[in-house]
Amino acid sequence: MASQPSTTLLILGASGDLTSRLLLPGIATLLRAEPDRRVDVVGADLRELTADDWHDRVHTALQLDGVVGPGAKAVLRSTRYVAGDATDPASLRALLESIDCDRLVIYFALPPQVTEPVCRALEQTGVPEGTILAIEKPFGASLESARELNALVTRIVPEDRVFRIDHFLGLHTVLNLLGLRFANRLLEPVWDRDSIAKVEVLYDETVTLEGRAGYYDRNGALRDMIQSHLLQIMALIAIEPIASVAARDLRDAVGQVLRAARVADPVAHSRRARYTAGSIDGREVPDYVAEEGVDASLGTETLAEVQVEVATARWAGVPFILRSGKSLAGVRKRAIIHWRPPALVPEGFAGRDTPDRLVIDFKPDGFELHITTNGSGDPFTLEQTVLRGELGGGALLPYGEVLASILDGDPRLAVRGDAAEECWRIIEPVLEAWRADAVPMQEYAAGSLGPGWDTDGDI
Ligand SMILES: O=P(O)(O)OC[C@H]1O[C@@H](O)[C@H](O)[C@@H](O)[C@@H]1O
Repeated sequence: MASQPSTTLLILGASGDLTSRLLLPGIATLLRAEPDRRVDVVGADLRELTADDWHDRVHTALQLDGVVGPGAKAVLRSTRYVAGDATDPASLRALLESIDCDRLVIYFALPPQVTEPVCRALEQTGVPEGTILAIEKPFGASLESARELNALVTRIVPEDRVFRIDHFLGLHTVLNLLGLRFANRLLEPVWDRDSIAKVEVLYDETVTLEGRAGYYDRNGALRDMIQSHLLQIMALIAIEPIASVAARDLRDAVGQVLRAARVADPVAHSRRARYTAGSIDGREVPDYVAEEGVDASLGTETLAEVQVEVATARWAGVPFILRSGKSLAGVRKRAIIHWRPPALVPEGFAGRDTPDRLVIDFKPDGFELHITTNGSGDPFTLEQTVLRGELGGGALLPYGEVLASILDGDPRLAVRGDAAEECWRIIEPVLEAWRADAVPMQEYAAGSLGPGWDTDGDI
């Protein structure tokens, strides 16, 4: 029997937080769901780690529910750690030459500013045929730098082997946006400007800076969340019907939406804000600018909101509101589709006639359909009824899902180069308006709902 091709996952930045917090647990869920999958893991970073330190880290992460399955045991037997500088071609060449496998995946779990120097080193060393590059967000720091980075990475490997990571594309409910819409007769016919008044994509977090000033303070909520994640979700909501969910069809459709998207009035249609001291669930939170490592002069926002238009026949005139903030009162990670009111509610009905809406929760996975029904008392008094459903979460963590597609060489869950550039193109006018101080920096107390939230309390 032919043996499986051997795959090595080389993690650059292996001693960092992303590797222990997200990548290794992602691999753990993958190996639990697919115990026969074989992958060798090589960790590399500048820092000197002993073989035992590395082994302990991997072991801790792979020990799901206290159990280490056969795939995980194989990883533990073969894994090794190499200290070295991946921006130095000589050191990188030695590292690459020490790996013998059929397929190599090089995962950039690195600070964004190191991505380009490592790519330059890889351009010099060359990579084995078939190598996949998996690159963490943010991809570039502007439209121009994203273009340059795209040109650079595609000199190393072809586009279909560049996996720009967006772990949101591994969230089950994000993928369910497609199933819900395209596999039900009920929704697709009312998924356009004639029926939909507004779409919101919200990602409210209670987490604060969590010691990530080095990265976050240079990026802020607009780049960290809207440019990197929420525009992708918006595109999946807005895509035209697709013939298949194969990588090419899906990514073509996403690209089409992003190309048509823009923030028409960056001043009137954007908001930025920063949290001040407050408390969340009894936990005291300091002012953002008093957090360790924050440079107040950078003027970084911890909450961003933009209104995007998608200039297609399907969506013209429908606002897509994207909003995300840290240190807020509660977790709300959801998309909300607001339908228009019916053309006419028959005379004689009384009561609440709030338009219908579909709330799709990304975490935990679920949905709510808010529809108007005859009331429980007087049958001619209308009220809102909420139909709730749980959506099957996957066996894999989002990083497990994304890693599975990388290891299988299927770029469906990765961001294509043109889409990465479009996301920068969409937000650049907003960044420019903010740099010119045309949009005031608002403040909100940690633990509050955040500025401008005119909720009636029920979404
Ligand atoms: O909800 P999740 O999966 O933790 O994703 C949110 C996180 O996504 C990351 O990409 C951002 O850098 C973080 O700032 C954010 O907190």
